[in-house]
Amino acid sequence: MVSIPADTSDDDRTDVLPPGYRLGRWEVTGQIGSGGWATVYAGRPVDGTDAGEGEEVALKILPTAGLGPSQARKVADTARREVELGRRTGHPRLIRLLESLVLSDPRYPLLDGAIVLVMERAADSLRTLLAAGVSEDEAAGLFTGICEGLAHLHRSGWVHGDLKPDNVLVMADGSVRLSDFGLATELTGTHGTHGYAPPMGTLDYLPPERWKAPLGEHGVKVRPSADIWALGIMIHEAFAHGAAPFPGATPAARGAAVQEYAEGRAPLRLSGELPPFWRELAADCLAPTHAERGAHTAESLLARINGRPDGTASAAGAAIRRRRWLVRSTVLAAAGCGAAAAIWSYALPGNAHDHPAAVGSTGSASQSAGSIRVFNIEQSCRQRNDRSPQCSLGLAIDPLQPYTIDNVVPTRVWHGDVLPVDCRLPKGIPIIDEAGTESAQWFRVRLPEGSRRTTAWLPAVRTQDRPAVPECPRPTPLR
Ligand SMILES: Nc1ncnc2c1ncn2[C@@H]1O[C@H](COP(=O)(O)OP(=O)(O)OP(=O)(O)O)[C@@H](O)[C@H]1O
Repeated sequence: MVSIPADTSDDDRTDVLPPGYRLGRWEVTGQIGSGGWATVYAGRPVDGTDAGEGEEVALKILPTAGLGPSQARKVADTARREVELGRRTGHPRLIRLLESLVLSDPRYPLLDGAIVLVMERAADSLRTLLAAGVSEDEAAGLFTGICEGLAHLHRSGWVHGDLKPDNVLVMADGSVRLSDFGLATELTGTHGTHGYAPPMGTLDYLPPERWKAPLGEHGVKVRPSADIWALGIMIHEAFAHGAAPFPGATPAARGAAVQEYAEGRAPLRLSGELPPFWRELAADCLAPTHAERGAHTAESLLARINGRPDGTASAAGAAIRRRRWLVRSTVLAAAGCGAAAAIWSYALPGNAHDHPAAVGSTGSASQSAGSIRVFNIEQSCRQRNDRSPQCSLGLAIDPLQPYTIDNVVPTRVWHGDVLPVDCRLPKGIPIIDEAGTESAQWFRVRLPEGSRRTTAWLPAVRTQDRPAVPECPRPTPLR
């Protein structure tokens, strides 16, 4: 946010919470970072209650002490928006708000009365990832997640209003969560096309129309197309090593360049580093007027990312690289397929590892001839029970074809999953696991209801069970 909180530099009272500090049923474990209004701490439940998808939470502290009445009101409004949005629009691509509290502690006068938002904790922000550099496939996965979140927000009648890499969080499993809804605005116009937000935001991500928007009684007019503009800036940054698409040494200078462009006095000059597909996408997001940008919704952009030609090309490229590796090492990768397929599911629409159609131990074994338990030779994976994508294993579509990323179903399996088995194929493509165990046997397993296919194949090296099931008829080669 642009506004600056009250200056407390000549005040030696501490506003830092130490590890172990208790906030309701949570305790602080360390500091994560701070923004213009808030400091975010890592935390965990004191009583061992499960916070949800993991023990760790983020505690966002929004102090109000020492602020003038209008700034204090802004902070309260910010928190109210975050809580309101969290309450009304839950989605796997939006950071989950677990609860909100008020910090009441006279020992910390600067924090007494602060609003505390307890959220699921992310591992990173897109800002950090961009600084380290992302591949095109990684970018595709990230922007798929961002568009999914935005599409949901816009469908639910909200504009994010402060979309930027700092507010795109990435979880330990690589999935994306939009966060920081302090400037989110509910659409209220006659047709739900716009809303009114406080005149704040991050300069580098503001669309041209916001620079001259009149400030009315309820704030400035914002539309979903403002988020699409910010998305265009982020796409550019992702491929241009963090560089903004508009020239200038300061955000204000870049803002002036944005306006020159919007008024037709300068062309859009995107970096040559953007691959053609992303260049076109960024240019559409950065259409100069909100009316032109309106043609590109989060949903339509998501459909384009999912259907992008390079998606197929890069998946094929990965498959080719994988095949080369297979040939070189002669290991017909059971675990390798697991790792490669995790990347594959990451880059695909629907993001299989976020909502894995896992078979699990609840998979229906009715009418199956037996069952097998999945065994992962990687010891570190056997010790985990968080169904991490890195530890997931792929089931083959065709046991007569190389066990590569283009030959596995979206359903993932993990060590310990129990799969219903129909039959055993004594001679499919031979697989050698990482310990050198080789087998050409495969098991035909049932997939959960709702999967696109009803069955898939697990190589026998991926289980230690040898159930007495009938022999499968030789499958008809698919390719
Ligand atoms: N749920 C979370 N999990 C992990 N890190 C988080 C979480 N929420 C925020 N952070 C990190 O904490 C830091 C500050 O958070 P945030 O940007 O939301 O504060 P802010 O004051 O609202 O910022 P801004 O100035 O952009 O409005 C950032 O580095 C952000 O990546």
